[in-house]
Amino acid sequence: MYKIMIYLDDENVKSCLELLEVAEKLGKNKGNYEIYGVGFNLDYERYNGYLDYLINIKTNLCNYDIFNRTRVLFNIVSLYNFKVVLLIADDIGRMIGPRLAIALKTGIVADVVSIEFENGKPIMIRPAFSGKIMAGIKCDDNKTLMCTIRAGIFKFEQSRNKQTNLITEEIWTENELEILNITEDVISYDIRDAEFIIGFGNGIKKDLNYIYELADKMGAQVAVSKKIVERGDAKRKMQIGQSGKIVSPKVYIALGISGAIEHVQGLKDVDTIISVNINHNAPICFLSDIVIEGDANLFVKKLLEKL
Ligand SMILES: Cc1cc2nc3c(=O)[nH]c(=O)nc-3n(C[C@H](O)[C@H](O)[C@H](O)COP(=O)(O)OP(=O)(O)OC[C@H]3O[C@@H](n4cnc5c(N)ncnc54)[C@H](O)[C@@H]3O)c2cc1C
Repeated sequence: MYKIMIYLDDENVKSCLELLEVAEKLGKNKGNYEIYGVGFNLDYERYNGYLDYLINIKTNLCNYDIFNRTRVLFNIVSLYNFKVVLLIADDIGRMIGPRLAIALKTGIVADVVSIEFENGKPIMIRPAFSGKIMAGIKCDDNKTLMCTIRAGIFKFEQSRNKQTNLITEEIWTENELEILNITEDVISYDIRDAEFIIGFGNGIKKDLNYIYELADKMGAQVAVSKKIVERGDAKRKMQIGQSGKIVSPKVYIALGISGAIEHVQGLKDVDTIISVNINHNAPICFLSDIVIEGDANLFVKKLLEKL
């Protein structure tokens, strides 16, 4: 039996479920397979029907105790003899993945965006050299295949047609970490879930409040290009692109964004792109359904007056 583990996190259910698509592809290539979802303090109902097994590790280990959580996962992977371990390439997956790979004495393919097969063996495809080429990593059947998978790439199309067996493991231990301070994050949304995004880039120099006001009035969420994160005007979690998040909104308004390849790599299956740019030759304009040539700052103010 080819046992595939996907790492589940109740904080990021939508992306974690995309791992099922990858698991199904790898499993169907082998023939006889089972998919196990593994995670900490999970809500069974969220996953019931999608998996063959759900291993819920009940624990008091806090979610940022990556070292101890990795140790627990190592024991689970060894115990159940998983041939494949998949995690989403979010901050948690990127912290756990490499540590778990070292413990398992195997390699890890990070940021997988596609899978191909050659003579029955998987080739995991990932961007390399800043996304300028796609590298195919051939994976050895003798070792555990470990990958982190880019969120938003593998479209989740499974239905709840399985009887998911629940296995509960318990780890109660003394917490070695102590919380010294908690700072509330002002941005509580996840741009990956947004259906309507207003993105702004380096063409917006000032008046950022107007953009948030516009987004609020239009029911959109705000995202940014990398230059804005580098300017210190937004957090990395709001960045779209190769080194940011991949988004699939129905509508994307790009204000003063050039549309560099690294930014555009973060746009997947967007229905409508509207760009506002002083330069109609900016790359984003060639991808846009509607191009408004002009000052994006002025555009935002004029639109606010109309709303
Ligand atoms: C390894 C690597 C990873 C990267 N990852 C990312 C990533 O994940 N996401 C990302 O976004 N970038 C990423 N980048 C950076 C990327 O190459 C670009 O530098 C960046 O996207 C440019 O941001 P921008 O379009 O906001 O700024 P700029 O390139 O400065 O473009 C500003 C745009 O605004 C227009 N403009 C200027 N003034 C106005 C105005 N008043 N009104 C309207 N339009 C105006 C200009 O014509 C121009 O098109 C990465 C780069 C590297 C090397």
